[in-house]
Amino acid sequence: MRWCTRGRVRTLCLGLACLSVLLHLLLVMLTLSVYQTPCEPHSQLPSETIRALADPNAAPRTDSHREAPSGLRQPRVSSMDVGGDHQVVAQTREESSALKQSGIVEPLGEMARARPVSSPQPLKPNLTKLEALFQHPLFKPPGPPLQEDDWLLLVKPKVKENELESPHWLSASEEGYDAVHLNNDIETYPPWLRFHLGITRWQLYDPNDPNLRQLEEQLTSHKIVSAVQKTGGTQLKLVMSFPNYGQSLFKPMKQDRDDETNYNLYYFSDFERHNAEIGAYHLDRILGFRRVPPAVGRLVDVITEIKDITTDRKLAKTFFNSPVGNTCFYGQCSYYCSTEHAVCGRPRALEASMATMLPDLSLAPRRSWRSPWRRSYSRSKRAQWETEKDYCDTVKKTPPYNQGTRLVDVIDMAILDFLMSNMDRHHYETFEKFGNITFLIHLDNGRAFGRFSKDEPSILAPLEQCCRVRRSTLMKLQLLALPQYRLSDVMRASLSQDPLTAVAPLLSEPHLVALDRRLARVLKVVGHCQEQYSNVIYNDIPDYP
Ligand SMILES: Nc1ncnc2c1ncn2[C@@H]1O[C@H](COP(=O)(O)OP(=O)(O)OP(=O)(O)O)[C@@H](O)[C@H]1O
Ligand SMILES: [Mn+2]
Repeated sequence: MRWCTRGRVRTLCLGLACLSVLLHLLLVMLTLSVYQTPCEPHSQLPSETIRALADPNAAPRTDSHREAPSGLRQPRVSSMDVGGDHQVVAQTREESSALKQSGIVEPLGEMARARPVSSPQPLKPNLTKLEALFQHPLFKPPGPPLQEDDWLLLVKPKVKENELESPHWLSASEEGYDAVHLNNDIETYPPWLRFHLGITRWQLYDPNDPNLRQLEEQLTSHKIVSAVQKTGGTQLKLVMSFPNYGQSLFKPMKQDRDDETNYNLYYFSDFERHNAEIGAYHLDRILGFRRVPPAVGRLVDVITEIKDITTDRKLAKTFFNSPVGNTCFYGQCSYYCSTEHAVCGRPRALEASMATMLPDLSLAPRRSWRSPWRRSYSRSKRAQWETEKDYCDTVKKTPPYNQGTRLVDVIDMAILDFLMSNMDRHHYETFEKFGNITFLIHLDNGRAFGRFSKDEPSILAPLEQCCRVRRSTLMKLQLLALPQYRLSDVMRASLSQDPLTAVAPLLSEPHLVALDRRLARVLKVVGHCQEQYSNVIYNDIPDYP
């Protein structure tokens, strides 16, 4: 009996020993696999988790999903990133040393250091959020696959050798301008031309196209060879030209980042702000619309880059030195072009926005459409939409809002404008070539981001009155309301890539906070609509789960 008990104990001990060896083996394997896992920034959740959080119906990750363009997966390395990635690296080091001091993340720091020098540095958490956002399937290019007539401009398919050398293709170099030699290789074209050639029926640009970075880089650093006033419009703007014949629309800084627009100022006399043009470009891109021309910040030397080179006499005449020795000018226009409202360098460096010019109207004519929800632009009259009950029903019956996506496009525009508090959307434009089946171009965003302490609910009137919204827009907004992609975080990250961030953040924190608050409000309005009506969602992505 005792022998029998002893035997059982021995078997038990042997079993336990085997189990222990097995457990150790398992532990070793697990440890090895952990060390083999590539070093992910610790703030990044597994994409499946993010996707599941963002969309409970999201399909499991497939290989095609993994095929996202490399530009999105890798930190960018363009020289434009002086204010971007260089800063990212510095901040990552600061962050890691701070965390190391706290004793939390030594292993991560060690692993990051152990990686080969050429491997990408971990991204700043918010940049990671931005990259993750752009990798989301909802951010695929809009519209069906492209046909030939979906491109705004087409390159002559084949140019004969003798034509290539003909004067038709050569531009004699004017003073300050490069000689242009165009051949069949689009890759060699200047970035502004490639941007023009990339415009389609559905969007102004492909956010993954490396040309976009080059375009931004040139806008911010290329030599300015010409600066003249842009006629039309109420406030001072200049058209600036570069040696490669690229052009940009220049708007100067008019308001400090923390200033709020005076409450008693009518929207039509509000200042145009350089940071609003830049902010609008980033916000529009974050919403996946791609309907605002790329705009970047630049410190312009008002003497060498405007006064000395301008051929615009009317502009040149308005330059003066302020009492503290700053160089100022005011130009000619119907609002704020006077000594009292001059824009001044410090002493000659002036912050400005540089927006890419769209193709010339002679090449790609555009149509300007008056917004049905346009404000009255009169101090005494109210607009129809403010007084008429069932105004949207009238709009819905009126071409082009009675067909296709035009109504939901205007509602998208209202959402963009509400988020950035732009009350001045009197018109929008389309490319004539595409008729009514195309996206809406949102030019002139200079009166956005004027106020952060107050929201302007009337901007949302199209959504509130029509109770209709694109499904893709709603889903992107829901995504941006999640902590993983928080709108203010991705905006901060996106704007941090602009070179003017080195001077000061383009949007102050209260503006970013306002974005989150306004986003919540848009979602609430959609929720109210859904409580009342069944056909709120316009399903523009029927194939999306
Ligand atoms: N990026 C651009 N490329 C080409 N044309 C542009 C671009 N941005 C604006 N424009 C054109 O320039 C004109 C003036 O610019 P903007 O829209 O900023 O001012 P506006 O609305 O006409 O005037 P204001 O805001 O002063 O009343 C517009 O008619 C618009 O069509
Ligand atoms: Mn305007």
